[in-house]
Amino acid sequence: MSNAIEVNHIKKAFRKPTEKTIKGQLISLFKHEKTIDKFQALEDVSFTVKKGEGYAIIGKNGAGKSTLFKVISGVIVPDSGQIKLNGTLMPLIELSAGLSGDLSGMENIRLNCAIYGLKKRQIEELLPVIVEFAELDEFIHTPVKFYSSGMKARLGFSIAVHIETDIVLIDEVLAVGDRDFKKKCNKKMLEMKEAGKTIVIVSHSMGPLKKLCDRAIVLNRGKVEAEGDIHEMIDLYESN
Ligand SMILES: Nc1ncnc2c1ncn2[C@@H]1O[C@H](COP(=O)(O)OP(=O)(O)OP(=O)(O)O)[C@@H](O)[C@H]1O
Repeated sequence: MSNAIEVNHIKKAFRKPTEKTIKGQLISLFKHEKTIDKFQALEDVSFTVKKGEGYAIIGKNGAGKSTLFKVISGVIVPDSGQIKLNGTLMPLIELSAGLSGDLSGMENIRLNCAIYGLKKRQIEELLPVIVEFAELDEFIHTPVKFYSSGMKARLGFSIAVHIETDIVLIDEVLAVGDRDFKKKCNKKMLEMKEAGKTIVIVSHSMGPLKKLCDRAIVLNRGKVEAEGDIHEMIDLYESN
């Protein structure tokens, strides 16, 4: 089986103020003390995801999971290391990413389909399917800036899973959905995997990960603590 994603020695540091308060920062500035620290969010992260695999990124809050997704999808540039992608990629990494607040749900669907290169006829075919899955009823004509986070997740997820790409990255967006919608999304992701798509997912809910994923990495403070079978990785994570 060939690789869908190769992550090679990725490092990413962020700059952080040494003092939390503005007063503290000003005092440090006057004392000629260091006001900015480097914070290593990803420290030499490497792993590969095979084509058609379900792959989970597991880790505590602040471990670097979202940063890693942003690097894979090209939203942020790493300080060093490389990402190799074999296929088209759909990132669903932030609720509002890819959605324009002033446009309605319907207009956002059209816009995203066009950005992904779908032809007018394909868009017309897909539009009712995406609208139905999102279950936003009459709110599909409301500007997205008035949507709740759950409504944005419905729209974003529905667009992401219906536009055909080889690889889908899903970052915890389902956390804000209600129980029925989460169930429906988990079912849809299993169908996508059965259809041969590669799915990489960040989630704090271990139940769905066990069903969907074959393998996982556990990230701990920006480092890969372990990589392997999904059940073993969940056991390791839960025992810490
Ligand atoms: N743009 C940024 N500037 C500065 N620090 C950042 C930035 N983005 C992320 N960080 C820091 O990098 C670390 C990793 O953040 P990240 O969002 O990747 O963690 P996470 O594992 O996704 O956490 P969670 O489970 O809470 O979503 C955190 O300490 C965070 O504060």
